[in-house]
Amino acid sequence: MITARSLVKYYGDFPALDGVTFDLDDARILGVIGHNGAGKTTLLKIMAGLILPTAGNLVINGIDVARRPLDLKQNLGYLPEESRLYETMTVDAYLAFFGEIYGLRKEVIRRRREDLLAELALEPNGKKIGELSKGMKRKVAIARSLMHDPGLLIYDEPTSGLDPMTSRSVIEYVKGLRDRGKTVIFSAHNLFQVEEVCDMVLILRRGRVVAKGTMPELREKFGSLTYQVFFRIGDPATFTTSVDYTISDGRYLTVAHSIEELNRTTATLAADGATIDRIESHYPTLEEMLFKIGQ
Ligand SMILES: Nc1ncnc2c1ncn2[C@@H]1O[C@H](COP(=O)(O)OP(=O)(O)OP(=O)(O)O)[C@@H](O)[C@H]1O
Repeated sequence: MITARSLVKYYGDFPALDGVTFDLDDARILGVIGHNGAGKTTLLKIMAGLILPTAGNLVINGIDVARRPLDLKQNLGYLPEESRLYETMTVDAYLAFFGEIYGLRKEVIRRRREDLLAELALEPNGKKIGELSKGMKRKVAIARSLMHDPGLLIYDEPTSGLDPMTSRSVIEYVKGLRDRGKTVIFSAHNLFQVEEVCDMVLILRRGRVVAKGTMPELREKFGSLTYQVFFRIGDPATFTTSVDYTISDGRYLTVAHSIEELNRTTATLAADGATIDRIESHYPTLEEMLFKIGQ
C-alpha cells in the first residue's frame, strides 16, 4: 500500500511538485502522465528514495520513505528514464554484479538471470552491453531492476524510444508483473499504453494532481460517452437540415452527446433525406483529457 500526502519538491525556489496526494493498493499498475516538465520524474525519484521531498509524507508498505530509504530499496526496482549501463560488461556479468550487490547467492543469481532472460526474450549470446540494440539495453535494465525480485517497480518511461513490437512486449511484461502480485508505477508519454494497462492514472500539471482515478472514473470526470453519426446525402446542392454537421474527407459527420440527442438527430437526418452509414460511440481518450487540461 502506498500513501502519499501533500508531497512538495522545490528545486531552488521552483516548485516541481506542489502538494501531491494519492493512495495505491498493492498489485496495481499506476500510470503517471502529464506534459513535459509536469513533475513525473521528480515524483518517481521521490518514490524510489533517490531524492527527498521538501515537505509531505510518503509511506510505502509501512516504510516512511524519507526516514528509512535503505529498507525501501530492498523491495524496490527502479528504472531511470535513461539508464547508463556498463557498456563493456557482458549481460551475464552485469546481471550477476547487481545480484551480488543485493547479496544473492551464486546459484540464486544464476537462476534469476536465466529466468529473467527467458521471460524478456533476451538472448545476449555473450555480447557486451555496448553491442546491444536500444530495445535490448532497455530490457537488460528491466532485468537488472528485477534481479532481487522486489515487490515494487518504479519505471520512468520504460518504452521510450522502443519500436512498437519491443514496446508492446515490455508492456505485456509489466502486465504480467502485476498479475504476479507486484506493484508497478510507470510514467509514459504513450497514452494508449497507459489507457490499456493501468489500474489507476495520475495526471500531473505543473507539479499538481489535476485528476486521478481509474479510466472509467477519469472518463466520467472529463465528459461521458458521445456518439459520432456518419451519414450520406443525395445532392449536396439541395440538402438542408437543422442538424449541425461537419464534412471531413468527404464524410458527413455529426456528434450527439446523449442517447436522446442521438435519437432526435438520426430521425431528423432521415426526414431530411440523409442515409445513416454508421454510428460510433466514443469515450474521451487520455490524449483528449491532457489536451483539455492544457500545459
Ligand atoms: N535537478 C533539477 N534542478 C532544477 N530543476 C529541475 C531539476 N529536475 C527537474 N527540474 C524541473 O522540475 C520540473 C519537473 O521536472 P520533471 O523532470 O520531474 O518533469 P517530467 O514531467 O518528468 O518531464 P518530462 O516529461 O519532460 O520528462 C521541470 O520544470 C524541470 O525543469
